[in-house]
Amino acid sequence: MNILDKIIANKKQEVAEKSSLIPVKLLERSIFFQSDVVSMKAYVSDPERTGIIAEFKRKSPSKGVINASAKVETTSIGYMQAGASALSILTDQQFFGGNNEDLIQARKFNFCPILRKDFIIDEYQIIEAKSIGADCILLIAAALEPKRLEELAIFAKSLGLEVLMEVHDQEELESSLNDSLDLVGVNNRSLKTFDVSVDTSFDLVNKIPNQFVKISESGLSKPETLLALKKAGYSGFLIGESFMRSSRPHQAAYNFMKAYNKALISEGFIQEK
Ligand SMILES: O=P(O)(O)OC[C@@H](O)[C@@H](O)c1c[nH]c2ccccc12
Repeated sequence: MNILDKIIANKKQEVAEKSSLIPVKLLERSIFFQSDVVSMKAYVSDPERTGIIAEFKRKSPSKGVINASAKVETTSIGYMQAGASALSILTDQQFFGGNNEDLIQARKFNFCPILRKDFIIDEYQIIEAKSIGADCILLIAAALEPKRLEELAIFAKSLGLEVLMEVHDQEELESSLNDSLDLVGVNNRSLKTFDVSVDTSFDLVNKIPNQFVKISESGLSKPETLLALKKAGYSGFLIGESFMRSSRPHQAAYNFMKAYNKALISEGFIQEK
């Protein structure tokens, strides 16, 4: 079993337990069920913004503990003040050390699009995402049959949520694209082997139809790389570890975005204010 298989096996069990404990009717009573979704698609593709989706991630199967002490309130507020376009909050507990409460906290303190970063395999988790205040869900092509992925995307859209589909190779991309997606992300990291190469993003960019907002994910640590990816056609950049590794992730994000903005100005993408 590769790590993705293990995560999915655990997720199936988790969903079965949770859904018998907390019924959908209860989730639907959450105040967040009534609130409007903040569009990730709009924020990330806005040329006046950085396109950076800053992630809150305590640990991961590939890196172990990244940051055990960062607080979601300070980090998420700091990320947005630093100039992030959106937030990504890991809610998987077992493998990534996150939880739903993190997302609820981030929602309380920020008006911005929030991605629920988890391994979604069931409608229940999508209702749960809405109930904790998420705006966008992740669907991972490597973890779902194309038909099932489309069903889940349609269901998410019926709740007003946006959908980011993540792929790692051309085959996943071609077999899983469907009209209910809003954003397509290329994960530079294989969830099966943990190998990371930003070439994955460069190789796939032109194969993603332009109707989708294009995101490059993982292993991004240099403003120059973002600039090159932007020139290649990406609007969004998902960054976790290079911020979270710091004892003050929001400060790391601030320094990074300052350097990135400088690069954008010198390349004529944006005007100096
Ligand atoms: O920490 P990084 O290398 O900057 O990566 C962030 C994000 O892309 C990564 O956490 C991620 C991408 N796809 C995922 C799917 C599940 C869990 C995590 C992820």
